[in-house]
Amino acid sequence: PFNHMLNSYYMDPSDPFYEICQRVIRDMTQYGVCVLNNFLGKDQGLLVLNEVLKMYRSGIFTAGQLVSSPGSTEAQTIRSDRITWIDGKEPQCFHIRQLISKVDNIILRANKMANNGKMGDFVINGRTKAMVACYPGLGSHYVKHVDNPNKDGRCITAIYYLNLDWDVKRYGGLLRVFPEGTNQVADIAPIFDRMLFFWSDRRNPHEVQPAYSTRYAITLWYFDAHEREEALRKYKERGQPSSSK
Ligand SMILES: Cn1c(O)c(C(=O)NCC(=O)O)c(=O)c2ccccc21
Ligand SMILES: [Mn+2]
Repeated sequence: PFNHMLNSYYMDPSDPFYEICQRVIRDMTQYGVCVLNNFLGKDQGLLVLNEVLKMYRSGIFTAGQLVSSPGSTEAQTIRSDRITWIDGKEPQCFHIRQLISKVDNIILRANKMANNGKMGDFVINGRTKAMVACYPGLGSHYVKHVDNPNKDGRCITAIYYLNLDWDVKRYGGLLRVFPEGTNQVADIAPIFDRMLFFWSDRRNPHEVQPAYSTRYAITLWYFDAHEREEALRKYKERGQPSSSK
C-alpha cells in the first residue's frame, strides 16, 4: 500500500476538484461512464448556452448530412446533426473556453490521482478541439456507433449538454449507451448543465435517439499518449487521414 501512495499523485483534499476527481475515477473504473449534474451552475451554463446559440445563428455550423431512411420520400429526408469545431480561443467563445479548461483540469488531475497516474490504464496528454453539435429536431438522430473502434488514440469522450427543460418523453433525444458485456443499457437525458464522461472505445457503443426539439452538446475527446503516438506513426506510414481533429 505504501508504494501505491508513492505512485499516486497526492492531491490536497481541500482542492475544489478533489471530490469531483474522486467521483470520476470511481465511476470510470466501475462503470466506464460518469455523469456529473450541475457541472457549471446555472449562470455559467447559461453563458455557455448563449455563446452556442449565437454561433449557431451565425451559420458556421455544417449543414448536417441529409439522412433519408430507405424507401422514404423527399419529405421524409431529415437533416441530421450539424457540427462545428472550435478551439475556444475564437472571439465570442470566452465562456466555452472556461468550460473546456474546467474539463481539462478535472480529466488531467483525475488521471494523475488515479493509481500510478493512470486512469483505466491510460495516460492522458491531450485532446481534440471542441465539437459543438446541434440536432435540429424533426427526428434527427445518430445511429449506434463506437467513437474510437480502431485505436485512433481517443480514450475518453466528454460531453456537456445545454438543453434547458429537456423532457425526453416529449423531445426524445436520449443518449443510449450499450456497455459491453451486459444487457443493461444506460439512458442519459441531454439535460442542461450535465457533464458526461465515457470510455471512447468498443466498451461503449451508443446512439442518439430521434430528437424532436433542437438539441445542443459540446464534445471533447481526450487522447491516451501511447495510443495516439502509435496512431500517428501508422498514419504517417500509410498516409491515411487519422480520425478526429
Ligand atoms: C454529432 N455527433 C454526435 O452527437 C456524436 C455522439 O455520439 N453524440 C452523443 C450525444 O450527443 O449524446 C458523435 O459521436 C459524433 C461523431 C462524429 C461527428 C458527429 C457526432
Ligand atoms: Mn459518439
